[in-house]
Amino acid sequence: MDIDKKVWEVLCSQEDIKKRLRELGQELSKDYDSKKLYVVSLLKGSFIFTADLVRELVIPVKINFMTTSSYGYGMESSGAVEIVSDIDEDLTDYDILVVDDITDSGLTMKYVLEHLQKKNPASIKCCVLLDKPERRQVELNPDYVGFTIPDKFVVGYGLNYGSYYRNIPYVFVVTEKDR
Ligand SMILES: O=P(O)(O)OC[C@H]1O[C@H](OP(=O)(O)OP(=O)(O)O)[C@H](O)[C@@H]1O
Ligand code: HPA
Repeated sequence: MDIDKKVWEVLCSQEDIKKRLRELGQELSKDYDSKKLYVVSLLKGSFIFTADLVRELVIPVKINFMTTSSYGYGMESSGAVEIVSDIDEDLTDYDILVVDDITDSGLTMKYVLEHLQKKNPASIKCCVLLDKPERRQVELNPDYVGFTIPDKFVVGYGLNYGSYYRNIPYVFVVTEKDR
């Protein structure tokens, strides 16, 4: 990517994210109090969100990771969700919360929820930092949402563009520079 030809516009600042994660942490700690919370984080994109979110929880939690892939290199989903690595633990009777950085078409989350449902959890819900409802291709309403965002390709805070920029500590939109 030729970043010189792009404009970066901050969508969610570090302060916005910190504040919202504190609120989500409180809400989840209340909702999952006296339940068997088991967070399933979807790599690679959700590694930063998950790490920050679970540190806002004040209840016991197990944390595990699945790797899924659908976007490859570019800005468009291939439409085919692949589970690159699965959960190898018995999930029977756990209250699963699937955590991801973004729900765009909804294909990844729907696929993962259906997949994990077969493992007999007590309950299964999902939490995403960013929700882009305008892009939805399947019916899916995330149970916990950090920010609802417009139909723009976003990068940073775990989200990549051409495999780069996951380490940027805020979420930004990349657009073409006007000539
Ligand atoms: O709602 P969808 O249209 O399915 O898009 C959301 C998914 O796409 C991205 O993952 P990607 O497949 O690019 O892999 P990554 O986590 O390694 O970035 C993102 O992290 C979500 O998991
Ligand atoms: O807007 C996005 N940015 C980065 N990765 C993504 N995967 C789905 N949507 C996006």
